[in-house]
Amino acid sequence: MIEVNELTKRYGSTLAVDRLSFQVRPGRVTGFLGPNGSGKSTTLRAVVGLDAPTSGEALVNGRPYASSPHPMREVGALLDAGAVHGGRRASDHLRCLARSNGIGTSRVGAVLERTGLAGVAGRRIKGFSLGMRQRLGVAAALLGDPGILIFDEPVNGLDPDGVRWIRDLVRELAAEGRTVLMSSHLIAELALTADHVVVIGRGRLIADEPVSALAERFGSLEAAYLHLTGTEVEYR
Ligand SMILES: Nc1ncnc2c1ncn2[C@@H]1O[C@H](COP(=O)(O)OP(=O)(O)OP(=O)(O)O)[C@@H](O)[C@H]1O
Repeated sequence: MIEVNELTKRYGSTLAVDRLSFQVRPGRVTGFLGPNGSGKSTTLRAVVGLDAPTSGEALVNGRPYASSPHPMREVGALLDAGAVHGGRRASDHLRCLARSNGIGTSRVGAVLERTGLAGVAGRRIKGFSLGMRQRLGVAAALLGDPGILIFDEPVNGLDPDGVRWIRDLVRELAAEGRTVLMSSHLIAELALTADHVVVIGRGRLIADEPVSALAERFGSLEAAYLHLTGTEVEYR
């Protein structure tokens, strides 16, 4: 479970996240929505300890990510699939990550299989397409077999096959009882993938509801999103 309690993050004069509170429960896919600049990535970075909150807290399984003895076994995150060393082979990249995180290297084969990369495991990452890089990022997130998964814009730029693959994967991960939090601007895709959504605007909570309830009230998730965030778009 992920708990965000009164989380506030300031960058100088920019209030990126403003006393935001919500919980993400296991066994379902939770979509994380909001206009550009509304604070989604900042919130996700706070959850995985990459950004220190100005005030409030973000907890995974009841404690800050950074204080977990085996963080990759608790939380797997895909935040920026481009951030890998291109000169390495995919299998070496994963082996290295496993070793430095106290994870048995037997997991490397398992995650390569699950992400469909087994056949290209010996290739250098710099030759990977965007879709392959995305799969490699997912493989890294799954390495520690974590109960919590966080995907920031995982379908961005993917072809229809890749989008479908992510959809099936996150649904499977939730069906296995894991906690899955996924941000996306592709509302139609989230309507197919998510059970529940958290919507934020200008760093504040706007909605925290089942997709079915929002769709029933507004006609569709897209209509709900546009209605709820209509007055929240403003570049700061
Ligand atoms: N490192 C940083 N330094 C200064 N300002 C930042 C930093 N990171 C984010 N911000 C600002 O904080 C606000 C929230 O940004 P954030 O990236 O969290 O939004 P987002 O909802 O993820 O946006 P998008 O959908 O465009 O990715 C924006 O105004 C952004 O410019």
